[in-house]
Formats: sequence, structure tokens, C-alpha cells
Amino acid sequence: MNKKEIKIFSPATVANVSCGYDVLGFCLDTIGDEMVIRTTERKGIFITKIEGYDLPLDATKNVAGVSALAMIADAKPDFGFEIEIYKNIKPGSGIGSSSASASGSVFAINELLGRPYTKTQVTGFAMKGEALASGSEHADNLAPGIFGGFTLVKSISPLEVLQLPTPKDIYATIIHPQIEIKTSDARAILPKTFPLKDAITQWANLGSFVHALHTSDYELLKRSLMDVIVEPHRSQLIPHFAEVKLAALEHGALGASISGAGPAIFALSKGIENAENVEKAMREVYSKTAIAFETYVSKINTEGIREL
Ligand SMILES: Nc1ncnc2c1ncn2[C@@H]1O[C@H](COP(=O)(O)OP(=O)(O)O)[C@@H](O)[C@H]1O
Ligand SMILES: N[C@@H](CCOP(=O)(O)O)C(=O)O
Repeated sequence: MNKKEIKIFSPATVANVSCGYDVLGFCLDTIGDEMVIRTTERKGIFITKIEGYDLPLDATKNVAGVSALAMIADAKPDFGFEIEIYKNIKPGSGIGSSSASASGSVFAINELLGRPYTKTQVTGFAMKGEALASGSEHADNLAPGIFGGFTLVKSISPLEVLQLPTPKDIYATIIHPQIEIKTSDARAILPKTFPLKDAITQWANLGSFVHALHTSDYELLKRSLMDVIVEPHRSQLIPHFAEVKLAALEHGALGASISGAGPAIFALSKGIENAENVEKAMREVYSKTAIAFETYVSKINTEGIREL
């Protein structure tokens, strides 16, 4: 007998990770949404409650509903689902707010259906929801949320996700200035073509970053966390980005860049002490401004979305 209700934690995620625009991501542990999903006799998807932020209850306008509708169109259950969303991740944050909802609903429905779908298939349904928010399909936030740890999306069609190892002593620091940047807008400002020399630099860094994860080579990781493609364009949308990045690097971070489409900025550090020093240094930069902000230090969440 399958369960009729499930409560989950759907974590925030960091996409791009400097050198891996649209393909690399990792999963956070200290911030995420909660969701309750239960079966109902009436067929369909019904978002019955959203707390935290003002988002549409209409399932066709909410990313959680869109991905869930895609899954039930395929599974064709003879019952429906109610979804409650308790949002902690501000929409337009750059730490995968839309992704947490789009993946949380389908993760939970898959559990309630007795797990007929693989993690890759669940990610495929979640992409339908994520596309509503960002204007195009990408899975670099969804994959780390669903698989946990660091992930690389090798291809979106057909969808292929690689799970990468997590070096044991690596921590993330996030600063989230409370301004909103819509992912769709941050995608629209990017040039359509890039100089070949920049592409060469970027794929060399991406390859060496993946190698560094496999070998726990922190020195190489530090030299690979660079972005010559996206960061130069998007950093203009984030007040004090250069100062925050410099402060993080001067206080022990291995690297720092824009988290997803921003405005959040992430740093990776070896050891929690360095990650906390980086947090303090990032806070000092924004404390001198009128912009409200939140910061988080997190281990890498290797489990991903979990049942509560
Ligand atoms: N359940 C949801 N959670 C978050 N955002 C949602 C949700 N449903 C629809 N949206 C819309 O998606 C956009 C936020 O997504 P996005 O710009 O990708 O930000 P983020 O980087 O935080 O994921 C907003 O326009 C928001 O209204
Ligand atoms: N690869 C995407 C990631 C967007 O992440 P989000 O957390 O800002 O939704 C992009 O950079 O556009």
C-alpha cells in the first residue's frame, strides 16, 4: 500500500559554479523549502497553500504545478495530488528557488506513486516546470537537488546527469542581497557568441574542476574556479560584486562567483573555519551599504531532497 502523504525538504542549490554555465551545480543543506504533497480523490494537481512568498496557486502558473502536471500526464494515476509549499528560498535569488519547487513536487509524487521513475526521469519532468521560470530548459539546479552533491548535466536531450564526488572538507558560503534578478532576464543579457579563446579557457577550467573533485585536489580546484564567459556580463547586475568576490578570496575562499543567475554570490572553501571567515568578510562589504542581505554557510548536501 503506497503512502498517501509525504513531507519533504527541497534544498537550495548553486548552479554554474563559475566554470560550468548550465551544466554544473551543487546542493546546499542549510536553506531550502518544505512541501507537503498528498493524494486526493479528484484527479489533477491542486496547489492549496503557499506560505513565505506571494506565488501563483494556479498549477499551470506555478513551477511546482507545471512539473507535476507533466508527470501525471505520463503516469495517468486515477487520483490527484494536493501540494502545500512552505517557501524559504526567495524567488529570483540565484539559489534555485524555482528549481526547489519544480523538483520537490515531482520527487514527492514519484514517492507517492511507489517510485516508478528514475532520478533522471524525475529531473526530466522537473525541467518542464523550471522552463516556466527561466524561459528555457536547463537542469543545473534540478540535478543537484534530486541527485545530491555536485552534478554535471552532460546533455539535456537526451537527459544525462553525472554525479560527481564531493571532497570531504568542502563548504559553501552564500551571500544573498535582497534584490530580485529574474533568471529569464539574466539569460537574455548574455551574448549569443563568444571568442574562441574564452571558450578554450572555460572548457579547460571545467575539465580541471571535475578532475579536482575526483582527486580532492584543492589547489587545482582553486585554479579552476574561474568564469570568463558569463560572470563579466552578469556581474554588472549585482551591486558590489567585485568587492565581495575580492573579500572572499582574501579571506581564504578557493573561489567565488555568481550563484546561478544571481544576485546571490557563492564561495567554496576548504574547511568550515575558512567558510565562516569568508562569510564574515562578505557581510562586512554589504554592511556598509543600504542593501539588506542574508548569508549562509553550508556543507555540501550529498543526499539532495529528503523526506521529513
Ligand atoms: N513555486 C515557485 N517558486 C519560485 N518561483 C516560482 C514558483 N512558481 C513560479 N515562480 C516564478 O519563477 C520566477 C523565479 O524563478 P527564477 O527567476 O528562476 O529565480 P530563482 O533563481 O530563485 O530560481 C518568479 O517569476 C516566480 O514568480
Ligand atoms: N544556469 C542557469 C542557472 C539559473 O539558476 P537560478 O538559481 O538563478 O535559477 C543560469 O545561469 O541561467
